[in-house]
Amino acid sequence: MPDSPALEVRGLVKRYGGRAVVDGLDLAALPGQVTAVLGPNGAGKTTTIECCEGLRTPDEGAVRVLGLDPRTQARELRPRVGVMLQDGGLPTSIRAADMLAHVARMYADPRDLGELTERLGLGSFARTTVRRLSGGQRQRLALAAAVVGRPDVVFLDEPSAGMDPQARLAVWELVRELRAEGVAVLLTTHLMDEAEDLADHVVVVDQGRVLAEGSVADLLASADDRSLRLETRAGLDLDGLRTALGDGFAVAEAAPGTYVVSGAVEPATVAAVTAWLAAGDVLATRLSVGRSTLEDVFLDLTGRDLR
Ligand SMILES: Nc1ncnc2c1ncn2[C@@H]1O[C@H](COP(=O)(O)OP(=O)(O)OP(=O)(O)O)[C@@H](O)[C@H]1O
Repeated sequence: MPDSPALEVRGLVKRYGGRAVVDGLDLAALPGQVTAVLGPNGAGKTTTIECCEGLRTPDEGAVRVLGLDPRTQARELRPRVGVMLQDGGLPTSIRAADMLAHVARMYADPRDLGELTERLGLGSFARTTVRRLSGGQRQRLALAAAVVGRPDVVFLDEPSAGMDPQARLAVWELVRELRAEGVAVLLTTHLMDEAEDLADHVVVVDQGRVLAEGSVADLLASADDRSLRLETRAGLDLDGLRTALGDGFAVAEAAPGTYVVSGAVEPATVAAVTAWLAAGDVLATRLSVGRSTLEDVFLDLTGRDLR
């Protein structure tokens, strides 16, 4: 059954000190798809992933990975699951290349180490001990270790955090290849462009619950707002524009000389803006109407307050 989920989480609850940090969360990841879990700091993403990896015990709910319970059937699952932890979780006193070779030996049919080393650029630090690797190098090694055994399911907790743009592109390419090979990839990220580029399915969580999910297109379609961007001279008095547009629109000078009108922008909105400009003898050097981005949708769902 190619379309049965490789990962299924139902009603997951995890409490610390009586507080539910995961609070009735449902999640599914299909083979051959990238599922991205997005959420603010402390939303419960890592806790959820670690429950799926068998590293934490749920207080309530069920987790099945490839139909198995990650806590009680860990031995059967281990060869089929790849895990990249947020803090690396690598042994630190061993050289990078030795570590990868050691992990590869635990699997029946490991990937070609030379090829993996080449594509993730591990060669330049192969002989460096893990302790001395930079943050991004350590991430690359952790990713290599997660995929070297040709797993059916891969958990990647913020895989490209701390990576330079070149390494990030290499990671994205590898993730796409895993998907094409039929692997179920579950990743968390704070990078909206990473989710937009890679994810077949996006799950937005906050306070341990799912707020919204769907394809990127679904999530963008659910955001009916658009925004109008306008460039002209700085420091315009916007009160008249606010009055002309009425309720339902926000108007702000986002940067000196760049103004953003957000709300349900219609042709009449554009006409009202240009009429207001003409009345004030103000020439716009650029005017554009754009759809909401995934970041807009994310901020609308989770709010703008720091966690
Ligand atoms: N072992 C623990 N004991 C107590 N509280 C914990 C423990 N582990 C996690 N928490 C709390 O649970 C909440 C969720 O943490 P989690 O690491 O799952 O968030 P996250 O969504 O992965 O955040 P981030 O984006 O910052 O990585 C946080 O408030 C965290 O402080």
